[in-house]
This record gives sequence, C-alpha cells and structure tokens, in this order.
Amino acid sequence: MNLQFNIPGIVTRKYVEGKGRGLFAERSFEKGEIIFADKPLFSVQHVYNRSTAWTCGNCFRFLGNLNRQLAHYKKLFQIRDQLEIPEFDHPYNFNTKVFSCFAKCGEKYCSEECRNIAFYSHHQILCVGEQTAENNPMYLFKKHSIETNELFFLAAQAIACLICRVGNDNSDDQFIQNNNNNTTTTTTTTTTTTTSTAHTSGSAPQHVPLVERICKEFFNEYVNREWWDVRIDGNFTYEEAKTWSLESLELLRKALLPLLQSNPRTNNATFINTILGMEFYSRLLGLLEMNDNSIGFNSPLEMFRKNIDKMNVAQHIKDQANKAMASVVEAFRDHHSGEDEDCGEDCNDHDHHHGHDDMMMDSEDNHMDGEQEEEEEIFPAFDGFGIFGLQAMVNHSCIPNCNVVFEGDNRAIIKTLRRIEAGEELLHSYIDEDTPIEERTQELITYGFKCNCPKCISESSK
Ligand SMILES: C[S@@+](CC[C@H](N)C(=O)[O-])C[C@H]1O[C@@H](n2cnc3c(N)ncnc32)[C@H](O)[C@@H]1O
Repeated sequence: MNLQFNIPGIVTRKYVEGKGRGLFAERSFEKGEIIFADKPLFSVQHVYNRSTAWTCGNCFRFLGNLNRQLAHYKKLFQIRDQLEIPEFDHPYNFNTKVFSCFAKCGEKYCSEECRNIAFYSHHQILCVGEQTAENNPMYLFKKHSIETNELFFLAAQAIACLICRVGNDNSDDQFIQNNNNNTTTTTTTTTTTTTSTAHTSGSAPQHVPLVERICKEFFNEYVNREWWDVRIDGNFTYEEAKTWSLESLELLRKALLPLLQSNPRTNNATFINTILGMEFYSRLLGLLEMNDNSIGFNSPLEMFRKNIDKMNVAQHIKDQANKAMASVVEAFRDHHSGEDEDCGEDCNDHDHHHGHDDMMMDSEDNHMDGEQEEEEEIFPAFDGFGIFGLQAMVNHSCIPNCNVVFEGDNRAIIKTLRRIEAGEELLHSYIDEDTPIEERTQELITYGFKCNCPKCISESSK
C-alpha cells in the first residue's frame, strides 16, 4: 500500500475550502487526454460476476484468449461442441497465460507476476485453499459477506494487506525483542481494548510501531466515518449495518487470530486489538464506502461478437466465428427467457453494484453507457469495485471536467472531458449529473456534502 498524493508535473493535492483536499492540474491537458492511471489499493470482483466474467484475480484482465474464453462459457453451459473462432487480425485479440493459485482455491491469474502480487500482498491470508468446509472460519466469513454486504471483502483485503506488511517488515524487530516480556495477546473482545501494550510500555518511547504509522497514514488521508453512519447505497438499515459488522468481525477474528499469533511480528496485543477491533473495522468500512469506485469494462469476446459482422474479413471467416459462438448465444437466450424479474446469480443484467455507481468504462468502442446497457449482453462485462489512492482525492462537480474509465483492467484512468488549464481543479461526477437537482442533492447527502457547483446554484435559485 503505497500512498501517493501528487505526480510531479501532472497533478498536485491542495486543500480546498469547504471540500477538504482536492487534485489540481499542474499543466494544461487537451480534451480526451489521459491525466493519470491509478492502480487500486484494494479491489474485488462482485461475487455474482465471478463465474461468468473469467478474469485475472489480481489485475482483472480477461484470461487466455477468445477461444479459451469461449471454452469457459461452453463448460458453464455444458456445451460439448468444439468449434473455434478462426484466428485473424482484429482489435479484440488478446493473449495471456493462465496461472492457478498456489493453494488451488480456484483463483486464476494472467501472469506469474499477478499471482505473486496477489498472494504475497493479501491472498495468502484470505485463501481457503481447496477447503469449503462449513467449519472453516474464513469460509464462514466469506459466506457471511456474500449474504450481507461485499464491502466486507474489501475490508478483509485491506486488513490482510496490513498483516502481510507488518508480518514481512523487520523494522519493528528490535522493538519487539526489547518488549517481548510485555507482550500478551487478548483473544476475547471485538472492541479496541488495549490491555497490555507493547509500544506504550516499551523502552523506546520515540518508536512508533509500523501498524500505528500505517493506520495513522491511512485514516488521516481519507475521509471516513463509522460505516453505519454512511450507508451510501441506502439498501440496508443502521441496525443491519451494526449487526452485520459485529458478526463479520467476529468471523474474521476467528479466522485470523491463529495466524496472527503464529508470527512474532504480528503476535502483538496492540496490533491484534487494533486491526481486529470494532473501532478500526467500522471506520475502515466507512472509509471504503465513502471512497470506493465501481470497476467495469467489457469482455473482449463480447466486443468481438458485436463487431464481427462489420469487420473487413472474408464472409466465410465471419460465418465460422458466428457458428463457433452460436451454441453459447442460444444457451444464454434459453437460460434467460422468461427470467426478466429475477434471473439469479449468473446474470449480468441487474444492478448488483455495491455502493457508488458513478462510472462505467467508456473508451471509444469498448464502453458501457445507458444505451448499451439495454442491449443484449451474452459474454458479461467485468463488474467489481475498489479503492484508488489518488483517484479518491478527486472532488465532485455536476459539471465535471474529467471522468474515470477502465480499459480492460483494474486501473482507474482519469481522462479529461474538455480542455483543462494548468492550476484548475480536477472534478468528476459521483452521480448521474443529468438528473433533476432534487435527486442530485438527495444522492450527494449520502456522500456527506451539499454541492455548490454553478449548475446546482443556478438550478436551486429557480
Ligand atoms: C472521494 S473523497 C474526495 C477527497 C476529499 N475531499 C478529501 O479531502 O479526502 C469524497 C469526499 O470529499 C468531499 N467532497 C467531494 N466533492 C465535494 C464538493 N463538491 N463539495 C463539498 N465536499 C466535497 C466530501 O466530504 C466527500 O465525502
């Protein structure tokens, strides 16, 4: 987790009266120019989307190539035909290897690098391996998250990252050694009760343990409130948020405690009671809720399917490609016929988004906007969400000068919507800015502010 708040020569962070911090352009940018691309600090794929959008567990790129993707759908629909899309040059070709998680949990990656990044930054903590036993605490935590709110997945990833960082960092080792007599681990409570604290009773008063430094950095840098105070999507009550958080933390604590206690670097009462305490958990959830963003981009196979007939290639090649896809198209239509109201887990037609829905990708011909969302989609788009360190610093306006798009992986790309002058604040719209002022105002209340952009001022004075 490397927090970065400016890119020299590109953007800089400054305090803005009434809005907190914001990002400002350091030079001018033309319309349509990319200002920066931000890798997520933490990101997850929505559960309902996992079997149908077959993507890398780290960067979210679609895996394999068009034919491996097609074979994936044939397996899902139990289709036996072996027909393949013929190979020829076109914009939707791609090619990645497919690597499995070391512990065989079913997670796949597009490269060894992605597998290593995910494993060593958080997956080693959260992976349930081949086990799906009802008595596996991590399995139970995940099941609870699916049944209640997927934000818990993102919080668990953040906590796992923190554990990996502290577990692998030797900067506190001398301090731990000096204080090992003072270190005891409490196992009972889900609130932040620091009984015996290594760092307050230590012999090096100037020493600030790594976890405290990271927590301070993280919570100081992003807007946060307790989760039940935020509830941005409005789909659950204050009481539900509190109950779910307690249940979720209890399960996570059960899953992580043995692991934390087995490493001298993490077997520290202050550390354990902080990161597995309700004060931390509720603020972490609130921080994620207030700063997260949807991640969405189309499947290259779907783009190929929609565009094959317009391609400059012999008709028999087009026919062969359409024939290879025909069995899945037919199976999809059969599966979804008459299921308009509730089409179940593997459907991509419904709004299963968690939290903010302020962006979907919209690069050139690979975008999902209102109009295209209405269209039939056979090979589902990727659908997930995450938190982006720098992008989360961009404030809202109903007259945005930039937007956030995704172009085939989980990097948030900040693109201008018009020319931006050096010194101008970057502003994107958190909501659908074309709705009436009353709706916009209502929606923005959940983000904790009243918009004072020129559009809101002029419309509210009418
Ligand atoms: C994603 S953060 C943006 C960065 C934030 N300003 C900060 O200092 O961390 C969203 C929060 O910024 C503030 N914010 C964003 N746009 C705003 C606006 N137009 N007017 C007032 N506050 C705004 C609100 O507190 C909102 O919950």
